[in-house]
Amino acid sequence: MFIAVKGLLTLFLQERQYHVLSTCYNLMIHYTHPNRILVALDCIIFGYDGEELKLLLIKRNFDPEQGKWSLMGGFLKEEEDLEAAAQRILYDLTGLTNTYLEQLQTFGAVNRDPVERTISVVYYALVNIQDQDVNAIRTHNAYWIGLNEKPALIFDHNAMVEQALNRLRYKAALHAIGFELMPEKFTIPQLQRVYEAIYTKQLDRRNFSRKILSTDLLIGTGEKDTTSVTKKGQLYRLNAEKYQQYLTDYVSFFPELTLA
Ligand SMILES: O=P(O)(O)OC[C@H]1O[C@@H](O)[C@H](O)[C@@H]1O
Repeated sequence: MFIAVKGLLTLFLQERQYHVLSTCYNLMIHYTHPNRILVALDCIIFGYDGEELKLLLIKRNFDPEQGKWSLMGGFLKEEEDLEAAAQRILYDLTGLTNTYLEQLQTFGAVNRDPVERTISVVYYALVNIQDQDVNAIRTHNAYWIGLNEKPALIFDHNAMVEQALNRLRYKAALHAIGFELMPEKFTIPQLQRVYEAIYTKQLDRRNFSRKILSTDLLIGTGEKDTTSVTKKGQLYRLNAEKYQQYLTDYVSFFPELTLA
């Protein structure tokens, strides 16, 4: 409403007259606070390649901190919502849309970025590595790196990754978000390996299978995994409707794993 009134008034009035009017009618047009504080976004992108849980990191070929490793980030544009900015950054780097993306935390320590006061709003994403745009990744000098081989990152990006991993472990135990890392068709042992990678612990095969099948989250495709050594694994796909329910309902997906 305010924007519409302001728009109409500025159409017909000179800036000076608008100021006089806005003062009379108490229409605020800007804040007088002088500080320049930038808002950036950083994205922690998790992917799973069938073996390991990985992070998409960039080897910086630009300043600041050229030559070092960092998360993918960027500055918030004036006409952009936070979520849209995070999606833009994720799309630029991976070519992916419609991925699991969740705001993690805001990092705002005064000296976190030595160049200028910058507040970073951090998101984490779970992607299926197979769907990525390899060219986009190459263009940005980005690499998938296993969590165990993670290099030191610039600024407070190491702490961001640490927080994201904690959140992922917490969330994956309560909701079925581990499926976000899977390809379209997968076997139960493949799914188990994702959970083992997230929690860095081995899970009992029978218990895992029983638990997963009892959720009704899997739909059998009638196909077998021809890439496995035994070629015996049943291929399943995710029951999307049930999955949505598991995302919104408060359920303990793997209650025992939160304690890990
Ligand atoms: O866009 P780059 O140069 O990576 O980073 C500049 C700032 O924006 C954020 O992403 C970083 O955390 C840093 O504060």
